[in-house]
Amino acid sequence: MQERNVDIAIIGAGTAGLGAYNAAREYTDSVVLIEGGPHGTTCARVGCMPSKLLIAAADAAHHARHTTPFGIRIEGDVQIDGRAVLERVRRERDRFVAGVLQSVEGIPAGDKLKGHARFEAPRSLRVDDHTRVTAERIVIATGSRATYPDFLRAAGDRLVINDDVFEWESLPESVAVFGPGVIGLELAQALHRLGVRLRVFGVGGALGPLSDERVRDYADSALNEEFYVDPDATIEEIERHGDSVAVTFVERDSGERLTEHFDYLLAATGRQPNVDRLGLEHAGLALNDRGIPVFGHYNLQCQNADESPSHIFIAGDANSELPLLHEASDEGRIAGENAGRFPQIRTGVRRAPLSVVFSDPQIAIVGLGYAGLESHHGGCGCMAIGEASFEDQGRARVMRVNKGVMRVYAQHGSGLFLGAEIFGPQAEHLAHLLAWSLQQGMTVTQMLAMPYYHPVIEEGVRTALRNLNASLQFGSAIRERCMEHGPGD
Ligand SMILES: Cc1cc2nc3c(=O)[nH]c(=O)nc-3n(C[C@H](O)[C@H](O)[C@H](O)COP(=O)(O)OP(=O)(O)OC[C@H]3O[C@@H](n4cnc5c(N)ncnc54)[C@H](O)[C@@H]3O)c2cc1C
Ligand SMILES: NC(=O)c1ccc[n+]([C@@H]2O[C@H](COP(=O)([O-])OP(=O)(O)OC[C@H]3O[C@@H](n4cnc5c(N)ncnc54)[C@H](O)[C@@H]3O)[C@@H](O)[C@H]2O)c1
Repeated sequence: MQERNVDIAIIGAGTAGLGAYNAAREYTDSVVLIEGGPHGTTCARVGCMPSKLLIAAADAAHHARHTTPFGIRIEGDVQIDGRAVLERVRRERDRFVAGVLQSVEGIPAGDKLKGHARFEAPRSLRVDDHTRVTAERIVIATGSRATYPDFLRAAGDRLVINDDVFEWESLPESVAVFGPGVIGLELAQALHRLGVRLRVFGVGGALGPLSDERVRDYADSALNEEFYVDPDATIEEIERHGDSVAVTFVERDSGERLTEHFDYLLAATGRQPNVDRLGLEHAGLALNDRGIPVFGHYNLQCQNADESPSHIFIAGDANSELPLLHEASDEGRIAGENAGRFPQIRTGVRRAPLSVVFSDPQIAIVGLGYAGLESHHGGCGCMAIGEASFEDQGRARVMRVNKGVMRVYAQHGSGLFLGAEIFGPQAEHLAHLLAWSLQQGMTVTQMLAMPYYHPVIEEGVRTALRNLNASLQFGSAIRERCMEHGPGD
């Protein structure tokens, strides 16, 4: 067993770990970055990037199939070459991974260690069976992995998770998707558009990250116009059968009991932080009821079991708070800096909450979302709500993407903008404008004083904000839409 003594050990070389390494290196040369799996990050290898590449191919197929309403006819059927689609996904994915690998290669060899780390004591890590690392400070940046309920195991070797999809040689004929969350919706819609027969089964009514019932219900019916999603499915049996998996379920609208065969069962039922195999019982930390270290949102510092501040920090998906790429990157940097400065801890800058689902129409949440805001501002009647539909929105109609609804929230009295839930066209861009306004602490009146070009989808945001201003009782409701602004604003 080799012995290493360092100032800072970082466990996990994903987005958060690499950020932590770069930040910690500003303070000391004595840093080791420990990686147990393949380098390249979850985002580039099996997450954000390959999923967006698959969605891009699916959107191309979708657009090619929907040209006729514009007076443009493509003769014959749109042909999908599944092998070519997946080859491009992997080729482009590999480019993104190569970019990360290049940065990892730039790290001095002595600063990198291969193997799985486990705590033996609060300052001691065992890396596989080859090295013991003693570190003054430690950053946990171990990410997360797909998790699924045991009953899905009945699908045997036909059970797959998101990582497996990008390794398929060609597209299967059919897939049963369990979990209409973020990953499930993105992958299901992409596979559907690429010609894969599928059904999506959920539990308890949840759909993506939506918590505003009005937006959720709209999204539910709009998505169901395209493919089958039952957010509250009744599943009676799952059985491995020949080369397929048989799912027996009660069909949503007909109430019929059906048994259907699928090539694969894709489990997209959530992710769990990789903290369960870290030997945290030896780290001296306070753990919450999910076994995750208790930590500070602003400084990423963990708490010892006796409630004193620890020398251990936790960043990225590992802390399970905001499992998104930009948050992992911010948290890694903050944790690395604080590990470097320890014990002089600083508060890191945290951004306005923002998340986007790359479905079509897209889903976006700005701020805490309806449920989060309700718990802060609800009971006292302190929150006003505005709404706009995209169905008659000018630019959305021009482009035939006029599906969706957005709800915006503000604080009564102050008129401060609090957030939004969107299911609509170009929600990724609308959500950025709104998140930036939220972070600037803008009021609805100030947001309405900003320029809005014509004809753009952002005019839909203005409609929602005007509606919100009226419910704040700060402004008049819209009387004659097209007369006050441009046509279809
Ligand atoms: C399909 C999918 C699509 C996604 N799409 C988006 C998106 O569009 N936008 C977005 O913002 N986010 C998206 N995400 C989420 C995003 O990918 C994650 O939030 C982000 O990658 C987390 O980074 P991380 O550094 O915390 O973890 P990771 O990048 O997973 O890094 C953790 C590292 O720790 C290593 N490790 C674990 N345990 C140990 C140990 N004991 N010892 C040593 N090493 C260890 C792992 O091997 C891994 O390399 C997506 C995720 C998935 C799965
Ligand atoms: N576009 C993006 O930014 C993006 C994309 C993918 C993932 N991510 C990140 O990854 C995280 C994890 O995504 P995810 O989709 O794995 O989790 P999720 O929590 O978003 O979705 C899991 C879904 O599975 C459902 N579910 C749970 N048990 C089930 C069961 N037994 N049967 C059927 N459905 C069941 C849940 O109700 C939920 O709808 C996200 O929260 C997000 O932070 C982000």
